[in-house]
Amino acid sequence: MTPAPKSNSNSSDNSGVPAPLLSAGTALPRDVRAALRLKGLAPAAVEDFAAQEARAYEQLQSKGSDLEKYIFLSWLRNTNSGLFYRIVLGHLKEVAPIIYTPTVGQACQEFSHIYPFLAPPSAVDGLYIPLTEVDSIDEIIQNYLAAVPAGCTPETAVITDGSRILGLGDLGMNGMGIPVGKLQLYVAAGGLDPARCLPIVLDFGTDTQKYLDDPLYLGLRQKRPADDEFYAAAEKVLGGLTRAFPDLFIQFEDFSTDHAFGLLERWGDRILCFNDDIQGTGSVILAGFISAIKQAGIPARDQRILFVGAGSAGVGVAKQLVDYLVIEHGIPEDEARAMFWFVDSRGMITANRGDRLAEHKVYFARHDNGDTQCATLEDTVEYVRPTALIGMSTIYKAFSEPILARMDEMNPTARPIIFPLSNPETKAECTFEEAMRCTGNRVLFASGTAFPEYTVPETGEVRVPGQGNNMYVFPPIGLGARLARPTRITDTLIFAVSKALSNTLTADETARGELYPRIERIRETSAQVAAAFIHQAVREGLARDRFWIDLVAAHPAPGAASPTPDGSYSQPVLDAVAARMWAPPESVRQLLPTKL
Ligand SMILES: NC(=O)C1=CN([C@@H]2O[C@H](COP(=O)(O)OP(=O)(O)OC[C@H]3O[C@@H](n4cnc5c(N)ncnc54)[C@H](OP(=O)(O)O)[C@@H]3O)[C@@H](O)[C@H]2O)C=CC1
Ligand SMILES: CC(=O)C(=O)O
Ligand SMILES: [Mg+2]
Repeated sequence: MTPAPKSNSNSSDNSGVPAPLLSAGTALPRDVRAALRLKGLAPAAVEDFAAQEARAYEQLQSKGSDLEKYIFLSWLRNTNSGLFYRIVLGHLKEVAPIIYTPTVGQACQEFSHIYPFLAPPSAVDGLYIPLTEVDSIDEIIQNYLAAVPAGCTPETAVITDGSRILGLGDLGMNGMGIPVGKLQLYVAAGGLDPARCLPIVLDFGTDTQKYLDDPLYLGLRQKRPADDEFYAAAEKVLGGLTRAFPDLFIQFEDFSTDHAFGLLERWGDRILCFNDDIQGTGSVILAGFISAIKQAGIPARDQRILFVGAGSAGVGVAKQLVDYLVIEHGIPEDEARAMFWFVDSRGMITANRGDRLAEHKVYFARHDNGDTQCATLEDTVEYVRPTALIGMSTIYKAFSEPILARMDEMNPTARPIIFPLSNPETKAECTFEEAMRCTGNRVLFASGTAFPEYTVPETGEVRVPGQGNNMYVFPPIGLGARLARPTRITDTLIFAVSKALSNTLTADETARGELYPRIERIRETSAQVAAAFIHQAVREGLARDRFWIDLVAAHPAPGAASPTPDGSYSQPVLDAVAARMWAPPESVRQLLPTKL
């Protein structure tokens, strides 16, 4: 569970072996072993990295379950980060569902049981900040810096308090698996230096009795604090982090919806931060939606969009879609908003439903329903007759086969858009296979967790489901933020990211009706999206890094004159971004210092 050893540092660990060489393992040449007094301490063979990779991959495949694979990969990352990232990058499609959703969800649920017997300072996997210790935040940060190799100043942090981990609920400190997993994608997809990535869990207790009763639970054994105490403690932690690392880019992740909105409201304009579940998800789903409406067969303004789930993710996505309809399609905001309906745990959200709506739901509450209230999703589908059904409800199979079939019947001339976006797979509203079968294969589909491809029985055609997951946008947002150093993340920056991502589809992917680029290309698309982000940051006067300001001025994007962000970038900016992306060393020679 610990992150990569700090392989880019030049300092030594306690053994006297230079830190970069800790990643070399059996590839260390004989003369180097002799110089480091390692002779006889490893098998005689001197391998190249390809042989190491083949062995690691064989060991990975021999594991009997996905959780065992997760544990193996965590161990590999702790012991040899270069090899770990070569495996991840070489087998991304296979490994992403292990280190990320869905397996990371199971790993979080089991976190206290699979936690390795490692202790600092030999393994430092980020910051565990108990509520009881927030006054010691400066000391905690200094302890971290003292424990990791010199020069490993964090540049990117992912912070959770474990209160809403995927769709699995309040997992307390066990949620640490999410920041760790997200940062692995920052490295693999976004080319960030693993030595400068900092996972953080705010261990503020848990309201889940199962964990409080679990004798092996490793977090603080107390219930969560009231709002006042939560925000005061978060303020202390964020204050300490920004004092120590003024340029730190902070991603808020998997906070309960009220705190997700609350933290963004309090901190969004004060520090360089963003909320992945609100803004990242909004951005990635907008990108898929842009592709989907091009293929749906009806004009954008005729879409009737039904959201199932009105939490941070659902509302974040819908607001992003409203912005898009206003900006790109010239639809007045009130009319754009009227294209959306929401269902939550009490049914269709209306202004006269009789309950007090949470603040974040008010904007989308319907006022045009008269006396009609729909208690169930089935009733709401009949009432709304949606063209698009978006699931962010955490309710497994909420899109039952009858509902999917109704989507097909109600849209005989348009292709229905069906996005079951809840994670992990055990919370997904439907599968790709169900959506294909129930709509005569006409569905325009994206899911939060990857589903298998589907072979159309009648034709043998293989259809690839889209993965509408914020993994396509947070790595390039983080990369762009690290390079251009904008003062803050604006809605228009997020909008440019959506446009840029939707532009990355190849002609072949588009022709096949796909809504997202293939995951195997995520590093390439991350560079493209980061380049567009940088252009937009400069355009908005937010960028602070002189190099990028000058480069963009010298090489404007093709769409620089367009009145709204179009997600374009120039080739020199893309080349400069790609050149700065971290990659694991390809040969041990790259690791060897000139003098030992
Ligand atoms: N694909 C992606 O990239 C992402 C996916 N997600 C996923 O989205 C899901 C939701 O996240 P988030 O919004 O933060 O979580 P929340 O818990 O804040 O929201 C869940 C929403 O679902 C509603 N709900 C619960 N039960 C039902 C039901 N039976 N019928 C209809 N609605 C119901 C809740 O209603 P009420 O408000 O009444 O409680 C609430 O509005 C998670 O599974 C998460 O993994 C999140 C971020 C990114
Ligand atoms: C993907 C993600 O961020 C979530 O499900 O919460
Ligand atoms: Mg999340």
